[in-house]
Amino acid sequence: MKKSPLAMQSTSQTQRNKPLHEKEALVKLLRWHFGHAQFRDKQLDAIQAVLSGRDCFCLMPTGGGKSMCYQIPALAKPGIVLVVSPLIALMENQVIGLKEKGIAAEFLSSTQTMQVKTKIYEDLDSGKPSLRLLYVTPELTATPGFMSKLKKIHSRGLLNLVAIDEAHCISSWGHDFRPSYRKLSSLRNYLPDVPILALTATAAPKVQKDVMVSLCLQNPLVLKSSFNRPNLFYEVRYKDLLDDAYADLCSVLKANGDTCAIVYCLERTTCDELSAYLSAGGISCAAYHAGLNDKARSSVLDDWISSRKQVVVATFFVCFSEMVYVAQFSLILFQALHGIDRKDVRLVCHFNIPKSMEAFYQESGRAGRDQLPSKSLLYYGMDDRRRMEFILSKNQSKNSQSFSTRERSSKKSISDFSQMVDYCEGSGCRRKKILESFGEQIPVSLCKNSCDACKHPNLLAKYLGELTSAVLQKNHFSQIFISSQDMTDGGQYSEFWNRDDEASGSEEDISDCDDGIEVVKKVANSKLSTKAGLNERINFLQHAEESYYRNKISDKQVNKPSKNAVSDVLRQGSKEKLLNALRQARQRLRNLTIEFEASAIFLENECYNKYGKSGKSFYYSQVASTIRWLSTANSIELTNRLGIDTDSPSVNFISKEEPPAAPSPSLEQRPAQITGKELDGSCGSENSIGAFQTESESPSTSLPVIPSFSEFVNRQKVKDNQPNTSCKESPKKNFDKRMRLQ
Ligand SMILES: Nc1ncnc2c1ncn2[C@@H]1O[C@H](COP(=O)(O)OP(=O)(O)OP(=O)(O)O)[C@@H](O)[C@H]1O
Ligand SMILES: [Mg+2]
Repeated sequence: MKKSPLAMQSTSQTQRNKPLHEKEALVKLLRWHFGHAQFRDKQLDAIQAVLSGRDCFCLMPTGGGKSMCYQIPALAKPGIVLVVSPLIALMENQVIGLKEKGIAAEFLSSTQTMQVKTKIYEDLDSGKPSLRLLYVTPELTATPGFMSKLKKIHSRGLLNLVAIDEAHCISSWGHDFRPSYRKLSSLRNYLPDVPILALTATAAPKVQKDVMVSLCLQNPLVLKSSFNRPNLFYEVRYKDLLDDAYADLCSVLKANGDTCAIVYCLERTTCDELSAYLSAGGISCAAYHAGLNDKARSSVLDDWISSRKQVVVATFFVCFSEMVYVAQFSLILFQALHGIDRKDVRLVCHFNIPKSMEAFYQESGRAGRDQLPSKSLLYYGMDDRRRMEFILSKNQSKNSQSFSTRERSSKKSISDFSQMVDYCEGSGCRRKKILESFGEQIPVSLCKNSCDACKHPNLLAKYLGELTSAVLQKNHFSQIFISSQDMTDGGQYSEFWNRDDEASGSEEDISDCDDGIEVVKKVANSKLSTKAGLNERINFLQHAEESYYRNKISDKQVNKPSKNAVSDVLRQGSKEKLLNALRQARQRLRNLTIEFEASAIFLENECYNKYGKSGKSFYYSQVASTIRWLSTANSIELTNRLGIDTDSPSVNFISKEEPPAAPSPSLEQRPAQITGKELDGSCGSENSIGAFQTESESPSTSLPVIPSFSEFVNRQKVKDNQPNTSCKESPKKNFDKRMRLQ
């Protein structure tokens, strides 16, 4: 509903006696149109500066109310304010909000229909535009056609202000550099006497200077507020110390009731998995990323903004050249939740470590925009750290051959990331670390125990100690592929336990409820610590499997149709997922020379052979674990896994289903396939492990039967109770062999 124009008129009358930008008149506008009692912080200074025709650089924290600095000027004078914004979703969100308040605002973008655009242009050409605020993209601003329209409006004295939102995007030193923002440098030439207002929440000193120089601001009023967000509590949790980070996040969300949250992940697959997991746990949740079509995406955003969904699991932005790595994400989608004004976000969770403190600040700043107590929670994992380091170094080497500016910024990105690592791995006040990274020196007392480091320093010290030992242990075990006889509490990389979370977070793949889910969920949510004894875990899983079979048998007895069979369609889908995961692994592991299709088939067979009979719940769980394992495995682990089980029926499957016309080079280069004897537990000669042989040379021996889970565990127990006398059973020998394969 449009608001009565009375407020504007009365203000205009006041203007006759008082200057237009007098505080009292501006506060009236604020109250009338927005219902806020007072200006916050530096808002009034910024508004008064631009109304008096002065350029202004305004640095305010996320959620600080920067928009008001151009919205009030738009209401204080006839004419229009042009707002340059990097995101269509953000423009749309603001325009809808303004229209609801009766303020004439529009945006121009490729998503608008021709009819809407024509209407806007007609209004602008009318000589008496009704529009107050016009939001545009930086790309449009720079086009000659639009610039000539602007000049026309300006020549009529109707262009009051150009506001550049998220102004740090203009600087290649900033974390969100947008090349199209560079084109805004010409604004000053074309519109010399129109004041420019640059707004940002995340500019380091170097970026601030760059923004002001690039936009050719003249004698700007520089306003800087503290970056401190006193209403946010900062916490880091350590994935390597948690049984299951998915379950942990689920319980955090549940503990806070039906809380509004954003969860940021590095990759789409994690978004999907996590979102499915949380939904299965009863949380109102949706994934939001570039893999969704336009309709699905805007429906998720609508649902979230209008509180129909409480949690959105979104991808976060890494950097331009990673677009290929993270599967053609577009910038707009990466940043889609930036600046979107849902005020009651109580939790922002980074499920993977972000690339820089600036990005972290920007994203965590989505929480508590209503100034109420809210939380930033970051799940830190060593694998995530390595992955991000890999991405950033990849970016560096790529860019160094192309653009020198990018090269500069990508080199910087590595050192920026180290601040994030320090934030997670250091023991000092988190708030202090954030603020210091923006050049703000503060006493620790400012934190008022509103970060985990200040609130529970002893606990944090304990965690960090445990993290160090866990990392040392993990590195050790990932170097050495432990044979099944060598299984110990920490031996999570052994043949059966090569997924460190057999019992974790696979619910994404078992969301179509069936009897097995309960069992898997019990396992997933069990309180068994990763540090609990392996035998305890085996017993637990065995018990789960037995009860699963008991239920299955009783189902059969009452002639219930099996809802749980693994169909060919499901298997095909799994193969494709595994193939994708292998392709992603190839991007990470450059020296990987395997045949991808065949390897995907191989891995799927492995999953099917182990759990196909147990039903789709167990089977899916195994596929999901394998996919997750592929995202962290190194080349040797991967080759070992593919090689070790080569004598399983899957080899026949590969050769039957996909007979290679001629051995491909990659297959010829493939490491030796280990013979059936070795798979069977008999070690064979050491030479046979080191030897190389092509697929066509694979022996067509009769293959061993893959044991069921129970059989495997029982056999394991028997072996554990027997002295190792033969070479066949010698853990030492297997261990040595693995070492040689490294
Ligand atoms: N003076 C004020 N009094 C109370 N609330 C205000 C005031 N000014 C702005 N707000 C509210 O603060 C919230 C955040 O405002 P805004 O979206 O402008 O923040 P921002 O600084 O642009 O943040 P970001 O950097 O995240 O884009 C909005 O809900 C807005 O209505
Ligand atoms: Mg904003």
